[in-house]
Amino acid sequence: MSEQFDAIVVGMGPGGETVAQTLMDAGRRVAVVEKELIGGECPYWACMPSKTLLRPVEARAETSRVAGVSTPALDWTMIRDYRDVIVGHLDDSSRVAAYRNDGATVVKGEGKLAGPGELSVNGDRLQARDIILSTGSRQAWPRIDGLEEVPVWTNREATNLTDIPARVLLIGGSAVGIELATFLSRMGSSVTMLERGPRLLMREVPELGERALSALGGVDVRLDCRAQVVRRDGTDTVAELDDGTSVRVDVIVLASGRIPNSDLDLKTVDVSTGPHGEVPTDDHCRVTDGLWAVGDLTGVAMFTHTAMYQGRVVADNLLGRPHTANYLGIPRVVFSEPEIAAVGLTADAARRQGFDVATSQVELPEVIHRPETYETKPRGTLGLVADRRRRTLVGVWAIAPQVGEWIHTGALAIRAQLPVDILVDGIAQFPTFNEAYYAAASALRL
Ligand SMILES: Cc1cc2nc3c(=O)[nH]c(=O)nc-3n(C[C@H](O)[C@H](O)[C@H](O)COP(=O)(O)OP(=O)(O)OC[C@H]3O[C@@H](n4cnc5c(N)ncnc54)[C@H](O)[C@@H]3O)c2cc1C
Ligand SMILES: NC(=O)c1ccc[n+]([C@@H]2O[C@H](COP(=O)([O-])OP(=O)(O)OC[C@H]3O[C@@H](n4cnc5c(N)ncnc54)[C@H](O)[C@@H]3O)[C@@H](O)[C@H]2O)c1
Repeated sequence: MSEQFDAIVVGMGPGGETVAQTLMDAGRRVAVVEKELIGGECPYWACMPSKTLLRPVEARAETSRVAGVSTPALDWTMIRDYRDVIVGHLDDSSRVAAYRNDGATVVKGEGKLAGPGELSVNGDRLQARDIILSTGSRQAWPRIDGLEEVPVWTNREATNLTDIPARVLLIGGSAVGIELATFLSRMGSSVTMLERGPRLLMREVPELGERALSALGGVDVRLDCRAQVVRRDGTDTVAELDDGTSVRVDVIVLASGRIPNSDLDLKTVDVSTGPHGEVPTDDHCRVTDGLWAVGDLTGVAMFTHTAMYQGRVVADNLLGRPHTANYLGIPRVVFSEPEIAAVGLTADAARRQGFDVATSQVELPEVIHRPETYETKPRGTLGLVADRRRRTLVGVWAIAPQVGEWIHTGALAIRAQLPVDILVDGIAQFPTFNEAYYAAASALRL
């Protein structure tokens, strides 16, 4: 069989779905190729189940900090049942039917490039003027002796767990690790977390790593530490660590980063992957003539919002609306308790890029009133990084309740290259967390 389409979308996560939907809405003849579930990692095994699982423990923690509210109980069966609803019971049949109903050709199978404008799937050839690669990423497995012989969960098993394990060894101290540690520890697991770097959240400002560590009270966090050997001992798993100690757990959970799914026979179109396995793209998300890539596969910033943004960029370019990707101001939120968020550059990265850097840091209970009206033990920190010469923000970081929402003021300021003077002259609703931008911007003393 050889069929001709306007576009073939390979991989139907958030990035692929955005391109496919927009092209179909514009009347293009689209084939979508997906080897597992239409929707990708995010709705079934990543963002959606993880945030659904975190919300009950967050709500419970919040009540313990509010005057006059009794702390509610957590009911794992009900939490699990709701998670199962959110992940659609891992069944994409209604999504498949909706795409077919909207006119797409849906092919379930693993796609590989077979030359310019050609994709091979299930032994068939599909042809199109444009092919969009959106095959996402998968868990990176650390090199640890014995890891194949013990029970190991990736994000998939961890977000779709049916029982709360009593003892967990989490490997990796970044977004996935911190979110899973928050959930598991507050559901009663005894959690040990290993981070090979000297702090948590290695890509963020050191202050965030330190505060994230305090927020994870109750989790045994080992920094500068790796597992060397793991082995089975009866029904236990024993991990020998390079700090000379060992831990005995029920399961090892990987949170050690992700690698792009770029095993796509790219050589048939003369394309090589980058140093981390990513597919290189230009600023229109084009790989080469008639070939495009979006999402985790591109290695730009492994978030659903980035994948969907790149999907919009590609769809626009294919529909004759030239669109250059602009990656300024992509927010990075860790849904811990309290939330952690950052956008733009750290102070060190800004200096390396040649900015004349000014920084400020404010403790929210000292500068605004929302923290004390929000909870009895008010907390939160906001930090800014500015370019003194242009008088604009280049970075924002914070740890505080609801910062996943109010980080967007900083994200917009960075993206729009808004003068800091406008933040200093701003009028935010009283009493909200957003008011902190006024204090932190003033403290920059530009
Ligand atoms: C635990 C966890 C929590 C997360 N939480 C968040 C969050 O809260 N917010 C956020 O923004 N991001 C979050 N992320 C990141 C987010 O999940 C990804 O950035 C996002 O899913 C990337 O979308 P994508 O379209 O690039 O690819 P994916 O969602 O990975 O989808 C790719 C699809 O391509 C398919 N595929 C792969 N190879 C082929 C092939 N050869 N042929 C056909 N199909 C193929 C796959 O089966 C998959 O369905 C989280 C990640 C993890 C692991
Ligand atoms: N809320 C969100 O938006 C959200 C949530 C989860 C994940 N994500 C995205 O998914 C991607 C993957 O996240 P992640 O946290 O898995 O990866 P990551 O790459 O951000 O961090 C992996 C961490 O594991 C550590 N590590 C690696 N191997 C190790 C080893 N052998 N021993 C000890 N430590 C080790 C690394 O030093 C690093 O700190 C990220 O890009 C992240 O942004 C986003």
